[in-house]
Amino acid sequence: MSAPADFQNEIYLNGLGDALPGLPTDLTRLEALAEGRLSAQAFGYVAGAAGSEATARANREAFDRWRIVPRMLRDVAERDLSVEVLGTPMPAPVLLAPIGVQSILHPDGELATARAAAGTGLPVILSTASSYAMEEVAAAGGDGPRWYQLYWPKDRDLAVSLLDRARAAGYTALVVTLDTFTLAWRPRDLDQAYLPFLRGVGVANYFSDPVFQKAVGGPVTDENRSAALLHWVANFGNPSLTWADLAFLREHWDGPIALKGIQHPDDARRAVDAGMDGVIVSNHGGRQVDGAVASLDALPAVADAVGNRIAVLFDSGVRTGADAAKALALGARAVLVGRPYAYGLALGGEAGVRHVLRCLQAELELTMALAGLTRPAELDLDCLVRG
Ligand SMILES: Cc1cc2nc3c(=O)[nH]c(=O)nc-3n(C[C@H](O)[C@H](O)[C@H](O)COP(=O)(O)O)c2cc1C
Ligand SMILES: O=C(O)C(=O)c1ccccc1
Repeated sequence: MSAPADFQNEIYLNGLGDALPGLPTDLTRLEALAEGRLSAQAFGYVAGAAGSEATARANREAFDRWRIVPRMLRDVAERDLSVEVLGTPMPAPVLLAPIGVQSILHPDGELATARAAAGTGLPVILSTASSYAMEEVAAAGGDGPRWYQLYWPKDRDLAVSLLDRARAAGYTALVVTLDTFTLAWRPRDLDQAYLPFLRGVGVANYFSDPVFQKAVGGPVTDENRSAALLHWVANFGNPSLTWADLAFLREHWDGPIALKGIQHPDDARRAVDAGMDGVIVSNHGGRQVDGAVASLDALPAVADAVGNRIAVLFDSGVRTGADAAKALALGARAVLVGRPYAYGLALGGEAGVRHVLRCLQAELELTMALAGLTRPAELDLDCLVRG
């Protein structure tokens, strides 16, 4: 694949081509387009957030309160956006956030996403709630880097089985999502009485799991399907977990572990103390606690608390290259992008996801170069002012 900034020349010279009719390069426009493609229920599930959606809006507004201050005459001819995070080298500090139930967006779901990500070399973080089993997604992604996101179920044997399978399938780092042991009050889904899982979407990793199957009396068939779904609901998350339980994960996962959903600096310190390798500053795209702090506003204090001891990643609200640059300047080692690639998937399958990733990477590289920066490590608070 050509270097990201060459993507710009390619578009000027050849246009986006027939493969992607009408897909805009301003990624903030994808949501409105995806609305026209998806059922009202699927669109509401993806675009929606908790409560009045104030936190989802705050996530975006927080980016507007920071402005980049470009610097001139700094020889930016040679640019290198590559970084290594949790042992994974990547061509740019961008990962695909775990998004469950992707077959509600496109029939190829996570398989298309994994293929698109592998083509760019950006790591994909596969959700426990994926529509295809983790082994199938790994096969689709081939040599592409992949991490596994755990929804930590009540049944400990099931948790261990999921981790063992992820390791065997080549997922190298573990992301443990802490902010979603249960789904929040989400009016769009409540008003439409819509949960994909209750239609059997997003349960592939569970239904294919030997420990899960044993618990429901054998492979899932038409006969035990309702019982299996109820078992899934009862087991999905565990609200009684505490910091002490992290020792269990350390015992059963020998690679790097990052905790996703961290917003308070004291929690970040506890992650360091618990021997974790990273934290992901995230409020789940505003989908969990309505009224919660904008994720970008939580980032500086967490970065400060952690220093260089473990990796700090960021998500919730990244839509453009400039957004990514701001999060990196505020202390993130890399950013996760969520809804934009989900909309790319809805609008164009694998090609749609590839489009989103290439646009984001190219825009980040151009933004940095034009601001006088050649490497992600050069982004710091000196690059920003309050706007
Ligand atoms: C439809 C949807 C499904 C999601 N599923 C998961 C999931 O299975 N696991 C997880 O850790 N986060 C999940 N998330 C949260 C994302 O990983 C990420 O934190 C969030 O989307 C980032 O915000 P953004 O969409 O504004 O980029 C989901 C988000 C969306 C929109
Ligand atoms: O909808 C979500 O935000 C989410 O994280 C999730 C939780 C369970 C299954 C699929 C997605």
